[in-house]
Amino acid sequence: MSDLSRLLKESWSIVEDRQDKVGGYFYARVFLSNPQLRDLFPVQMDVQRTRLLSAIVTAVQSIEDPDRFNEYLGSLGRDHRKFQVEPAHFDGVGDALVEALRIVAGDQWCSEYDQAWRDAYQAMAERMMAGAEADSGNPPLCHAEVLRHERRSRDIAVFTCRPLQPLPYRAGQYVSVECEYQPRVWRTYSIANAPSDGGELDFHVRALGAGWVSGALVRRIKPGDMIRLAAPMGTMTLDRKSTRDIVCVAGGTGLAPIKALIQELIKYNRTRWVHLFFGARNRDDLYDLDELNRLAAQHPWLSVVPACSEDDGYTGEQGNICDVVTRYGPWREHDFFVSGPAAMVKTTLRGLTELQVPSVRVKYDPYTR
Ligand SMILES: NC(=O)C1=CN([C@@H]2O[C@H](COP(=O)(O)OP(=O)(O)OC[C@H]3O[C@@H](n4cnc5c(N)ncnc54)[C@H](O)[C@@H]3O)[C@@H](O)[C@H]2O)C=CC1
Repeated sequence: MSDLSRLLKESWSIVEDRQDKVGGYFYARVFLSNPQLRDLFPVQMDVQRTRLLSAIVTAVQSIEDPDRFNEYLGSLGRDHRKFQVEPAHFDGVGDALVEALRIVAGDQWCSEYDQAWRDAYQAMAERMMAGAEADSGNPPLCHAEVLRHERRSRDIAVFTCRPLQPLPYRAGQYVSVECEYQPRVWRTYSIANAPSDGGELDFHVRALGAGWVSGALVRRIKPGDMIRLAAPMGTMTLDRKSTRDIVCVAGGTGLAPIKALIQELIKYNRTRWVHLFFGARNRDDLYDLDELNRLAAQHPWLSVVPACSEDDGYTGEQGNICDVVTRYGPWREHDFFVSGPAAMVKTTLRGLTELQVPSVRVKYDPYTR
């Protein structure tokens, strides 16, 4: 581990338990020096704070893997164009971050940590600005009209929209979404279909407790409404050069990007077996199973194994989807795509390590919806 990475991890561990405080100080300081930025952010900042901190943690964890680091921060820079962020805004933000960390860490902070975070922030800001610059030929966000909206269960909806201008993306990527019912509150969702000539985009959304955007996308939006989408992000895409068979592991609406990958494979795949494991709590939450079974009937290379983790009456596979995948192994020669709740992704990655699947063959995205 490099010195920089060690110092970042060591200092982060001091404030980790109080990271909401770091987020609070950080934004207070940023808005004090740049009051005009306040209008771009939602009134309620709690989720935004969590997302900032997740982004910092992801960046710090990937700092020793230049490809991942560059790709992640480049995407974040493209995505932040929706906030009309200018290069000048980056200047004071680094100071605000270091100050927030220093205040929360108190006596345990030292000048070495200060320098490490300044260096890391500089690298992060450069990658974000480069990502934004490379995307400057595209509009920072696009408007899209909702065409269809279908409630698939009490909490889950599948809807389709059409952007007013083309939105180039790759199957497996995700975008930030804002709707008129929750202005300035952006949440990321995966595009659930492969790019198509008509440019339509599908989304799968589950409304969860206080998830305002998800709630509005499930219960309020209707055909004719407009939503806004920012630049596509994410690396969970297909490697066309690989000839290995594929295992897809989807938990709940984490199925969305996997469905897009399968649709992409339908365009060209003749030789790779694709095993899809789709886990949900109960039968109602297997919200796309009919469509998946239809695809499997049409394409002999595709198999679908559904499983329920909290439905004793279900006659198919029982248990967390990670355990079901393990039961069907070994999978040493396969490429993996994993998507779903963070805890499910983590457990699946651990299970695959135990099955000796090399980590380079496992794709997943840091997901902070
Ligand atoms: N909507 C979208 O576009 C996307 C959503 N996601 C994420 O997918 C998740 C979907 O949530 P829900 O549909 O509510 O899923 P859920 O909470 O109902 O879980 C679905 C399945 O995942 C597994 N699972 C859940 N928690 C687990 C744990 N602690 N350990 C092991 N396995 C576990 C189980 O098999 C469970 O049946 C959200 O966290 C969302 O952030 C990920 C990618 C795209």
